[in-house]
Amino acid sequence: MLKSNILFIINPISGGKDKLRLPGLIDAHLDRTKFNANFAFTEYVGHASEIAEEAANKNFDVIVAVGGDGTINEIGTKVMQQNKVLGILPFGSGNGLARFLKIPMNTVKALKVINNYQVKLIDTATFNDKCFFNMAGMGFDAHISSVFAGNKGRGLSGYLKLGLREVLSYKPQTYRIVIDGSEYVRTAFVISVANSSQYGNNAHIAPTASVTDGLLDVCIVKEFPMYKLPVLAYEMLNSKTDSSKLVEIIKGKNIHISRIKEDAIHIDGEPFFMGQEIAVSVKPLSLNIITPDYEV
Ligand SMILES: Nc1ncnc2c1ncn2[C@@H]1O[C@H](COP(=O)(O)OP(=O)(O)OP(=O)(O)O)[C@@H](O)[C@H]1O
Repeated sequence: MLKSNILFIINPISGGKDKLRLPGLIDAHLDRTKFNANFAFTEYVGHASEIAEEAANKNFDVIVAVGGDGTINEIGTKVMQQNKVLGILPFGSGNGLARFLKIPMNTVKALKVINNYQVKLIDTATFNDKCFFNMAGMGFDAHISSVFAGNKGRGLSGYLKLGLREVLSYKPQTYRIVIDGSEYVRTAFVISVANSSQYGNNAHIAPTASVTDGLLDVCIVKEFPMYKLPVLAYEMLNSKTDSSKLVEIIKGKNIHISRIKEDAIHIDGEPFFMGQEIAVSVKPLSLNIITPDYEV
């Protein structure tokens, strides 16, 4: 059998975990009868994307994102453009897409999934000119990721501390949302457009989302009094937001969101700044990705 050339692109800062000894661990567990392995460490924001583009142009068949959803985004965009195969070794703070796909959080077990090499096509989406794979949106979560980006400490506890501080001062905004031709005007705390069901850490904002249905779930988190925050957290952690009084979910293919001002957005948890008008579209079954055997 012809061996595949596989490149592991490792984000050294994602999830706040040390990864210096990771190439050795991968070497010990990767099936050498199937793969020739190479490794690269990213040195700055956007570097994973550059490395992935170069590798896809050369003779790499499989490129593995070693990091979280931001790393997957940079690499997945290039892998998709060049019609190669994406693998994931989850090493992020939240690991939304990896958890949704049921890729094990344990590295040795996740390597077994790569060795098993079941490739599946999943939907991706665009948010104006940017691709996303897991979740993109605006409102409080975008605000939080833009503030978090300026913070030194990563990891879940840093996120939670910052979130609690910011939640008290954040003011919901009014949006005009058109979903496949139907108009909705809503004052929202958050608008999330979901490909998978969760942000990460099993916080499910869109419990019935599928990455193979050709649809996105527009999740509108309504304005609510802060004492109801634990209710929302409970509903997310127990996949109950589809019957929540705090969240409205509308599925669609083409979404247009107009807002009152230019503002922060997030793409797979990474902050950007965009104008008032945002167009979101699904690209059905557009990315080859290695998943476990079982259905997702
Ligand atoms: N060497 C580096 N120094 C600083 N930033 C980097 C470096 N390499 C990659 N990055 C950036 O790190 C960001 C965060 O990566 P990623 O999303 O994978 O981790 P995370 O935020 O900890 O996890 P998750 O998205 O699952 O919560 C990405 O935007 C990526 O561009």
